[in-house]
Amino acid sequence: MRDDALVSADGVTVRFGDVTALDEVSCAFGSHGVHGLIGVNGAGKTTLLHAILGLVPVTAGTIARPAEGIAYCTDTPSFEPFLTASEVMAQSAALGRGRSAVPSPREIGEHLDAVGLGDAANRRVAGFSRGMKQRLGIAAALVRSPAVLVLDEPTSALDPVGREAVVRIVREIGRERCVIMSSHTLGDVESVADRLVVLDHGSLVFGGTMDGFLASTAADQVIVVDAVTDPTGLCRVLAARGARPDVAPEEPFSVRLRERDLPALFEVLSGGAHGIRQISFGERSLQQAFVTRIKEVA
Ligand SMILES: Nc1ncnc2c1ncn2[C@@H]1O[C@H](COP(=O)(O)OP(=O)(O)OP(=O)(O)O)[C@@H](O)[C@H]1O
Repeated sequence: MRDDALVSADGVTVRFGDVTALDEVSCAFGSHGVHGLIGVNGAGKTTLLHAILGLVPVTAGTIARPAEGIAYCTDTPSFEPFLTASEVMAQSAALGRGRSAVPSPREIGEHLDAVGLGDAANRRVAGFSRGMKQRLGIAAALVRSPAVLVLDEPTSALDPVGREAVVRIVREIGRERCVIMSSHTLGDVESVADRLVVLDHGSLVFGGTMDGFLASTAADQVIVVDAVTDPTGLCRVLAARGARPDVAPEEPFSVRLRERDLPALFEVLSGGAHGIRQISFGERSLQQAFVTRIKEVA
């Protein structure tokens, strides 16, 4: 467990009837930085966020979190339709800070500007698109000046421009505060998070730095060899040298190898061309590392 943890889960299990949504999960979130929370559908991400927020009771284990100063934005925030965006912001601030610290119209305007809703400040929420509601949900969480900001898929309804803006805002907030952000958009997570929690079937697969996760799967960097004449024969000679190649059914002329198979590939290359036209090295991305790791634990 981290010494600077502001929020932590220690051996947390959450069951819903027969379903074990979280199984003895332990992880910690520091007082600043963006913490990405990733996993396939049903992995337990939302349940972990809800357990942290105290929205679901834990069956076993403990959660430690600050008594106040936590703001949450769901993936589909909803508001009273008759309120304007500015009124939603004032209401949220009053809930988070107390009525004595209601933000000025200027402060509200700055927060709305930051998420690209400056022009919609006086419009009623009833007419907002899903993406506009998502932006407003993030602004409404931010106006509370939380120490911990919990975001469930904050970019899921956003257009590319909106996504970039939200990623930039999240990165900025993470410099001074704790942000816990679940997302399926792994490119966004990779660009913004410095730490990562990976869940699968309710269990913790990884908890640590982004670099640590990428490095831990570095040996599985994919190498694609285009062998136009005889991919099956190439697989045979590679396998005879200890490699574990495979031919993807959807790409019948490509042989896939792992980084650990490079010596075998070099040996084969030095012995003749084998119809090899091109060798490409896959980028080491969070997407690739995640898929590899999830297949390993399956
Ligand atoms: N209130 C509930 N009652 C019963 N089962 C639940 C409840 N909430 C979650 N579950 C189950 O717990 C498991 C984890 O769900 P959870 O929503 O936490 O996953 P997730 O990683 O957020 O998924 P997704 O990416 O699809 O949003 C799933 O099997 C889900 O069906």
